[in-house]
Amino acid sequence: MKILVLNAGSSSQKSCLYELSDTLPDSPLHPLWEAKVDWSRHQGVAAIKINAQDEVLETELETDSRPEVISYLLDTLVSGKTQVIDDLAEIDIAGHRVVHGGQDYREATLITPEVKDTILLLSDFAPLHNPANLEGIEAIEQLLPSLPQVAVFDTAFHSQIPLSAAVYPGPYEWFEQGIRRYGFHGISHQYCAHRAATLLNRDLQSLRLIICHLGNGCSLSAIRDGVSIDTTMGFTPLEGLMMGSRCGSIDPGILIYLLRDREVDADKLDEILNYASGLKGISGISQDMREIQSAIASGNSRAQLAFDMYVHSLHKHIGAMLATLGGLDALVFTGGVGENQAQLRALACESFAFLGLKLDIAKNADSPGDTDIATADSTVRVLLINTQEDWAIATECWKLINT
Ligand SMILES: Nc1ncnc2c1ncn2[C@@H]1O[C@H](COP(=O)(O)OP(=O)(O)O)[C@@H](O)[C@H]1O
Ligand SMILES: CC(=O)OP(=O)(O)O
Ligand SMILES: [Mg+2]
Repeated sequence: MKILVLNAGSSSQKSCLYELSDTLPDSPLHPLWEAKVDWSRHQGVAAIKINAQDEVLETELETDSRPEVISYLLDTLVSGKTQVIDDLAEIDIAGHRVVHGGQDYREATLITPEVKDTILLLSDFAPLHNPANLEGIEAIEQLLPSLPQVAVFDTAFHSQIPLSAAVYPGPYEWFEQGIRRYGFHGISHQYCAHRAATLLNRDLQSLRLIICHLGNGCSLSAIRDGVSIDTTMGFTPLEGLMMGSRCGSIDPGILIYLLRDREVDADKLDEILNYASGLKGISGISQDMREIQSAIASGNSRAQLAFDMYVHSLHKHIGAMLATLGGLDALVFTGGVGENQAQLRALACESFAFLGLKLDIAKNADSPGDTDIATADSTVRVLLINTQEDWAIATECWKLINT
């Protein structure tokens, strides 16, 4: 069966077409076609890169419109040098990453008008993501009206977090009203947990893992017995680590002060905390770690401060996950920053040398991915894993149809 996957991130749109047979392989398959769209570099410009049939197509479209870009992407499936199918009708199913599934959706679900209503309703809690996810679903609905579509939720993997970690210490009514920790990046955390067990040749049930998903959005998860028992993101993808343009955890007293004394209303607050904070807010340059790095290289002190704060935030939260787990078999780095920033991985690990965790400097500097980058005598393994959210979504679609 042919499965089209759409994975809308806060500043990107990743898409893949997979062909799966009757049995699900243990390791990820290579997609027939893969597209990456990046809006983070230039306002209003979609930088597109498509890989298919050993061909690479790179182009830019001057648009902010996700439906327009998706329509373009579908054209490249059936025409030009990246063509891999003759007709879009050959696609059997489309799978979408949906960031917030709330209390209702704890596993992959066939999309119905009711599911769409819930995704829309939950947009208030994931304003950077759920609207983008819904746009993707509706764009496919317009272009391929009879295609079954599946939502795979980022919140699902965290649904077993114990109440002691999931309930906020406000009034109990909050919890009754659904204000609780949901956690996000679950598709990636779950994929990485399984991949870590495979790479270590260990049973996932016997492992204690901390997974550092560091992309534009950043979150950590603590995994024990294959289950997420704690994570840094919470009710929304705003809590926890300092991120590209999001602040992560800050004193809630700051919010009260801004609302009461600085005439900042809720919409403005939303904009500040989600879009104008984190690396971008502190550096004043960019949310993109690559641009922070080049600004540091040219002596920019605010970029340096932003980077140092990012490292501090990582140390602090890894420490919290470590305490929750009460021990650690492997620390996993993934996501655009986690996979590509060797210096950051080295700095993150430095604080945990007291555990006997030792990074192999050469492997850390030059590993293609899915590698153990700790020294042979390290007491904790350190893994670099190329997260494959798209593959994980495709396998969820496959399971929904075949089991
Ligand atoms: N070669 C690189 N070096 C450093 N950072 C990188 C590199 N490639 C990507 N990144 C970082 O990864 C981020 C995007 O991560 P990604 O996981 O793709 O994000 P998202 O899924 O949230 O859109 C970029 O903003 C950039 O900061
Ligand atoms: C949930 C989240 O923050 O996702 P992303 O990192 O793709 O923005
Ligand atoms: Mg992502």
